[in-house]
Amino acid sequence: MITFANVTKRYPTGFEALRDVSLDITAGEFVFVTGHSGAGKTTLVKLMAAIERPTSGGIIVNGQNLSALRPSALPFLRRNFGLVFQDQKLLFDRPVLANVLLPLEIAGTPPKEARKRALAALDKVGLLDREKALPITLSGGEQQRLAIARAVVNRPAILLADEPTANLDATSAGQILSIFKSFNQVGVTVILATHDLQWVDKLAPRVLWLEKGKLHEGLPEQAPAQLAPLSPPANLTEEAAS
Ligand SMILES: Nc1ncnc2c1ncn2[C@@H]1O[C@H](COP(=O)(O)OP(=O)(O)OP(=O)(O)O)[C@@H](O)[C@H]1O
Repeated sequence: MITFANVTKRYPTGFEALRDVSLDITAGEFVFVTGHSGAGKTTLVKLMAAIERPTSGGIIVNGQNLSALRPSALPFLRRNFGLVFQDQKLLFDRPVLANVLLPLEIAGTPPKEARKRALAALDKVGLLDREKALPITLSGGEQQRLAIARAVVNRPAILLADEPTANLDATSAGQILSIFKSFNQVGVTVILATHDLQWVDKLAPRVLWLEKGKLHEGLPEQAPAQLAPLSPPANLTEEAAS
């Protein structure tokens, strides 16, 4: 579903954020991309959605070769993805439901069908009873769940998230990860860039470890403890692990 062949990303500053990265992610996988700050996690996920372009190497997403992709084909590529990125702000002056309706309006979905799908997406993230609320009145975890509802409403094949549990307490982070897991269970490929390793042993995802722009399969033996504790509190694991 996503293939990187010897991908290097050098920013205009000359800094090489990724070096000779090769990987294959198949449909239906649940993948954590992790590593220390500055290791290249955000760069990797941005390359997947063609938000950044590689300096060299090849990237194929769902059969589309990104190096040969014309700008006019970008919207078609992006339809594969539900993006939960920190810089993708919610519309704070519009109610919850309107936030989720927006991608459907852009896609030209008929209003009746759009409303049905938006409400179904809100239901999946546990926000159905907040459809009329303004996002400002939601907690951080609820806002993140709203961002996920907006990301999935167009039924993407791939859910790509950058630090989706940043700034959340363990309970909210657990809810967010349960939601990602439930989408994965119905076949959505989930790729999460995160510092938060505490769920790795419970969710048993595939782990891609970045170290100074080099990609490794699986966690190294020592480094993870410096990022976060490996075991979540016992009372918070049930929902995410079930
Ligand atoms: N647009 C840019 N121009 C120049 N350098 C950049 C740019 N974006 C990222 N970098 C650099 O590339 C390196 C990797 O950045 P990236 O954001 O991918 O790392 P990260 O692992 O996501 O870090 P963090 O966990 O702190 O968000 C960093 O040293 C960063 O400063």
